[in-house]
Amino acid sequence: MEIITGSLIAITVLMVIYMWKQRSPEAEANNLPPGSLGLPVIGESISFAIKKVAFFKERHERFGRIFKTNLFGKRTVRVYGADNIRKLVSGEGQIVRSSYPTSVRKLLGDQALSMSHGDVHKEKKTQLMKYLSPEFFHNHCPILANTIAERVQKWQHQSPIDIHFETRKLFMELAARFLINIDITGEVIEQLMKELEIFTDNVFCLPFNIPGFGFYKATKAKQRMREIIASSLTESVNNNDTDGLSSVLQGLKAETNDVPIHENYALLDSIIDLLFSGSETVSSAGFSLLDQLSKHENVSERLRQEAHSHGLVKLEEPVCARDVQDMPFVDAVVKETLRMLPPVGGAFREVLQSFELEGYTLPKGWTVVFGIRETHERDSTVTSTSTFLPERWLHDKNSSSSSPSMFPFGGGARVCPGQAYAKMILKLFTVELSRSSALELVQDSPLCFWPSPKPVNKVLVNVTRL
Ligand code: HEM
Repeated sequence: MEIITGSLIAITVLMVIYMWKQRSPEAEANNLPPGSLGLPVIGESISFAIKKVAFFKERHERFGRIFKTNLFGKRTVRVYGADNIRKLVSGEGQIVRSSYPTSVRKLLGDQALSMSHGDVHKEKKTQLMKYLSPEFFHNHCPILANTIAERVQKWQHQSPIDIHFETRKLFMELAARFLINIDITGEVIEQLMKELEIFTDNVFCLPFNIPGFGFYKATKAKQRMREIIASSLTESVNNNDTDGLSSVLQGLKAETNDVPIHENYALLDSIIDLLFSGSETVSSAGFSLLDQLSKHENVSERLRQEAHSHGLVKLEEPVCARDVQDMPFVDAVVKETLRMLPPVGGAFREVLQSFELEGYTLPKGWTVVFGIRETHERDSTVTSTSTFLPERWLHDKNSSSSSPSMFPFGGGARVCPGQAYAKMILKLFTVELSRSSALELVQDSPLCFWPSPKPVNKVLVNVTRL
């Protein structure tokens, strides 16, 4: 009885504190965007957990381009629109700064590039971009192209293939091999994929480490990923393959050399961070690409013609970086895929000083999330936004992802450092697939969009050698 009374008092005190906080001068400003802050503490998180992307859709339909809510314990404004995104990404460090929900910060850890700020952020980003230099592509492109070509050949013998599973496996292997420089394949990569999917699906949640809650599931998945990666690294060391890790991770390893690999959480978590940002995103785009090509034979045929016109006829002759840089239709197909099905649907910022957006006040301390998906869907300068139409980009002078209303890789100081790698891999994949194979959709599925586009059920595609 005493415990129940004590708990009730504690809950009441928490609710009073919360309501008092909600009455802070900023929150009382009567110029807040429309919408509801929901229940004390949990806000509208339960409704969001059930509805996911439909939660945003409903509110944007009701309130327009901007609304307020309370998610993951933070008072939040969600907004879309190219002009609004430009204002937010260019205001990094002045009016806003990158800031993810507590669950993401705790799960990815402070060492993650996206969680860091100031000089540490600059230093980490420079290192990653230096690693993914033109030289990296020059040196690795033939092996990347070869790995993709071999996998496509394998699919030709296994058809029909489950394209979500297979593209995740391929792009995870490529990330492990080229971003981290450890050779993880076969069953181990499948275990890692399974854990990374649990981690990714639950990383945005209320940070309650209680069995059954998303945070608990993601924490457990992270522990298992650490074990899998540590075992693979130990194996490399035992096989005298010690110069293993990519240069982005070498420095960190040297700094922490005296810590046994299984306990070197700084190193293991940096690897998980690279896999999280560099594999789940590219995998989602790779799945969407294959899915769209299997539904648009005319697009595959046009891609084939472009490959042939570049002399890429004999399948045994690998595609190189120079080839794919000069293929406007390949460019257009990748761009259209990232427009229609952006792997990252939105990005989080903390308001550093109150400012106005869409005529409303965004108070200091609140979170603002800009919707990339909604911007591509609703605010685009393009027409027929729900139709896959790569041709629309053929006369576009902008680079293969940027356009005034396209933000698949974000922008400003927080722009994605992996975009050159992602575009290169996706272009190689597009060329290899279209020049060697005919694709036939055998079984389709509706898509879900949280956290990245993926099918609800299996999508099966026949991949036949031409
Ligand atoms: C199609 C693939 C990809 C897409 C669509 C994508 C998208 C994005 C977006 C939208 C952001 C900005 C988030 C923000 O503004 O807060 C971002 C940041 C980031 N991405 Fe990517 N990304 C992709 C691939 C990659 C790859 C391959 C890597 C690793 C090599 C990577 C590493 C990162 C990192 C570390 C950040 C944080 C940057 C910072 O905070 O300064 N991404 N990505």
